[in-house]
Amino acid sequence: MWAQFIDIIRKYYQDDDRIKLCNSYIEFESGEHPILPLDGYKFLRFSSKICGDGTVTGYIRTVRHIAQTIFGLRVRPWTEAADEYGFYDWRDVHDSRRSTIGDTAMTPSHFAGERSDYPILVLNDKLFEVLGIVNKGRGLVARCNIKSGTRILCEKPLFLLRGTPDELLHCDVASKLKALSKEEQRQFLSLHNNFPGKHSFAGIVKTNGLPCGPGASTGGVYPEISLINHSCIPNCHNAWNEETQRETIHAIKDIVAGEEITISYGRGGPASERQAFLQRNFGFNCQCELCTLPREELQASDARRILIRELDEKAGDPFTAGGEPLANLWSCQALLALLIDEYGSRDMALIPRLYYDAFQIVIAHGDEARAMVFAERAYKARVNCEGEDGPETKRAKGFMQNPRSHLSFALYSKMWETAQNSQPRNIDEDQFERWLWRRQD
Ligand SMILES: C[S@@+](CC[C@H](N)C(=O)[O-])C[C@H]1O[C@@H](n2cnc3c(N)ncnc32)[C@H](O)[C@@H]1O
Repeated sequence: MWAQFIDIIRKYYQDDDRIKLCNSYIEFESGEHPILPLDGYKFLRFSSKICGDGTVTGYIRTVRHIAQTIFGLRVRPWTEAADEYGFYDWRDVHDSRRSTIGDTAMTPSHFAGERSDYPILVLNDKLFEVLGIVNKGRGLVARCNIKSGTRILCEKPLFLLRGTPDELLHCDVASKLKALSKEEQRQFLSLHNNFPGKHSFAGIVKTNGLPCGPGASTGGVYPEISLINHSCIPNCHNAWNEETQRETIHAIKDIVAGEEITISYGRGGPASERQAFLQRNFGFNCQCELCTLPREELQASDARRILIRELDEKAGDPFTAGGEPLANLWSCQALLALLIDEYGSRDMALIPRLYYDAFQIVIAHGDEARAMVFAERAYKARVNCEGEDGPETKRAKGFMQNPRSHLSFALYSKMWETAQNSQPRNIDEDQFERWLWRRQD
């Protein structure tokens, strides 16, 4: 792998005359002249202070990027300015460097024209790579820091299917496979199967299929999205876009390079319920960071999740929404606080739903001013989870611009009637929140 790495570096920089090939190393004539030994066992770090014309930063970034493509998580980037330090002691680094250096530089022309047995990797612009993950098989891992709200993937399914008994499903897949290209067939057949047996195609679909939206009876199987592992506290959200007939994956929190990309295969609630669901439907024991927490921490999370479910039901309770809408509204507010406790800064899909619930409660009593604010918050949270082109995002945007267009406008009463743009101005955040949630306390 080291030889392959060196080979790519040489080809990549073959026209750059600041990169010198020496007998036993490659020298970057920038900053503190970092080197890459031709023998991997001598390598301990590739680093420099930022000095001179500053170009060394770009070299370090590119070399790191190429190295991550080959060595994945074994590459450990660090920045001393951020109080992070290299893995090896300076003394070891100097010793290794002394044993490497000591020969004469060759001209850059040595870079060109040499043949290599190693294929050049395509350095594409994907934000992730596929790597082996402890206890989970393969998975996607971020190649760089990814900001919350970034669209990581937007993929067409290999095919769509309805849930049917295994035998029928197997035959259905067999006929759909015939219509696919050789490459697509290979992609499908290389997917993991947790249900080996007579109906192996059905097993692959059951292991990898994602429903086309919550509760949908149709599901899709994907070349890359189907490689994303599950977490009960995921860093990404998956959504089916009915208009584009594609599944999207968005980061719902800032993700750091090297972190695994995860989605939820679709179940909240306490650990025992989630695990039973994943075992029954996907055939595996969840090993995510939440399910593997120590017992006490898991119990605390379970308690929060039970409460989340109760509050979610109360927020949308149609029996109180007419006569006691404050109860629904306050459940939404309590739910928001609890979601932040449980999920931290993640923009879970529950958040736009919660704001949409709050929107529906106030608009059903004619309160357009608050409805606009809730619709705007629902819209922003949807953009983060599903993108501007998501059908739900567009719907929320429409309500934000014209809350009256909602079917339940003044459905129950006009007791909270306000004009669209009558939100209070010149008050602090706290006061605004109290106004928004109708808190007098
Ligand atoms: C859709 S596939 C994901 C890609 C798969 N890891 C692979 O190697 O192709 C789902 C399978 O990955 C594994 N997996 C996903 N999430 C997991 C988790 N949280 N804990 C343990 N295994 C998991 C299980 O074997 C599961 O059936």
